[in-house]
Amino acid sequence: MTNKLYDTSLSLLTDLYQVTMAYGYWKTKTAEKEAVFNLYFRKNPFNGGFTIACGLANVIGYIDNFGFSKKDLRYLKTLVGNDGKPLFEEAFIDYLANLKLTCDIEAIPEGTVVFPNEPLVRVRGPILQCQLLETPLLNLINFESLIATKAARLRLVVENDTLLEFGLRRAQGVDGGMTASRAAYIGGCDATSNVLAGKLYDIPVGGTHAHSWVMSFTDEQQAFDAYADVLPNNVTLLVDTYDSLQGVRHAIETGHRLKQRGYKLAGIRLDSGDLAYLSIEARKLLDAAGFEDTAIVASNDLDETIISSLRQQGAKINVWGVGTKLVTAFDQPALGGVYKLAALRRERSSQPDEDGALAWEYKMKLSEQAIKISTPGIQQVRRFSDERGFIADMIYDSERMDGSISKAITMIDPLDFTKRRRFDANQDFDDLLIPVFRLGKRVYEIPDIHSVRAKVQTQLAKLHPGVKRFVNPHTYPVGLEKGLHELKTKLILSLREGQTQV
Ligand SMILES: Nc1ncnc2c1ncn2[C@@H]1O[C@H](COP(=O)(O)OP(=O)(O)OP(=O)(O)O)[C@@H](O)[C@H]1O
Ligand SMILES: O=P(O)(O)OC[C@H]1O[C@H](OP(=O)(O)OP(=O)(O)O)[C@H](O)[C@@H]1O
Ligand SMILES: O=C(O)c1cccnc1
Repeated sequence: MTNKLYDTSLSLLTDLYQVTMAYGYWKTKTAEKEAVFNLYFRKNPFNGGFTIACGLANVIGYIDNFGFSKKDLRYLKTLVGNDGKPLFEEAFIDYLANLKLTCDIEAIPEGTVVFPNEPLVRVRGPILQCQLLETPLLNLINFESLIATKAARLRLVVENDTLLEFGLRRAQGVDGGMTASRAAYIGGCDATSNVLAGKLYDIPVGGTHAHSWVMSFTDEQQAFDAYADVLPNNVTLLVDTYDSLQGVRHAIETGHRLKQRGYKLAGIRLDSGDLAYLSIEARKLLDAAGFEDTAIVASNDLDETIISSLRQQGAKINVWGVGTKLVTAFDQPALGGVYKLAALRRERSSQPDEDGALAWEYKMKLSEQAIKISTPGIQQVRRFSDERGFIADMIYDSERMDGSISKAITMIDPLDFTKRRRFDANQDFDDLLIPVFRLGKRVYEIPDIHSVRAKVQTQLAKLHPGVKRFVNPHTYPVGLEKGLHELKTKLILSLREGQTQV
């Protein structure tokens, strides 16, 4: 299912500098020059050891609907430069009016566990088009991957308990709420309180009731009984409006009445105070009254650290409602994904270079910080695994390495060239990037959201526990294929010597 919020063209959802550069490419007659860009991030969020790729369905929705409308073009015509004259000439506006995307796009499917420096999306096509896609692709992938990762971390701590996403009211605007609900479900939540997300994305919806319901009656018992009368098949009662344990006793009273009518008290919710103590005491009261199956829901500024602590304290909570800290990715509000030019097709007249790279001029960005030096190439990620799970990922240039499984391959740690690993020809592997668009035509069917969610769990099960630990996680090995490493080193040296290409 695509994201129906984007069933309209959002082609102006880009930074102005992408449009001014597009104009520059058009004006200098380089618009059609074939380029390759890679989208990747440099550091796992939340000081964690992994990231969940998410947002591709929305990228597809965006690209499927790409195209400048008459209104978009009219707006672009109104933009002026410092001298008050139009920024763009009419002929460029006409060019945009007829612009159809013809890019090839490969991507790592949603729900895949990914690591720093791996291309999540690779765009190849006319440089003008690649450029226009930079900002929307980053916007769509960064946030959803961040939230899916947060939800996956929460799922790791709650284990088999129920995890509910309650964030809409505290989310960063409408879209922040909608895409967060989607990504949170993919990452491991069981349901959302967000009804529109339920409808648009086929996510289960659920929830309890608010304090206002209790406050609107003269006493709590009356409020609980009335709620049970109205929705006898959906009774989870919020017990902390006045006194939580007294509230549990009132809920039990209501539960007895429900039982007589053939219904059950599904749960109680605690939303303040010491959730460990209160849940343990509430459990005792419920069990003693014969409500062993009644769930204890907890909410109140929860995150993975507090949940982990509560579980260690022996809290008797089996449903966790998490809002603000999930949908706003409270402790790290952005994933720093970037989109970098990695290759340009050579002019036909160029001579092949000594590496035999006939077609491409490799590009990279230098930086004083090693982590910020981009990797050139038409990148693919090869994930090696065995029966116990994932072993290591190797980034390679799909045009240079023939991709054959008949050869042993050497992988080099990009931060320590002396660290090498050799994989022999019969090592199991998967190449993670798969074709999504070919010459602008979609060649990929978006999987249903439930299978993407299930995939996250099967992926995490293949990851070593050390990589999943929250405190000082083990770094999962991601290296460069030897040839790509050598190419990168050579390019760095030549750039440092003042040349511009290999
Ligand atoms: N046993 C516990 N261990 C660790 N953290 C807890 C525990 N119980 C509750 N918390 C967390 O402590 C934080 C603050 O709770 P605190 O008691 O200060 O506020 P509150 O109970 O909501 O108070 P108020 O009634 O003013 O809303 C919340 O994030 C809550 O999830
Ligand atoms: O704490 P969060 O993780 O963000 O989870 C969502 C919170 O939103 C609600 O509070 P609110 O005070 O808005 O309304 P209420 O009357 O239903 O408690 C709910 O009770 C949770 O505490
Ligand atoms: O259903 C709930 O309990 C709920 C929904 C939204 C926010 N907080 C709680």
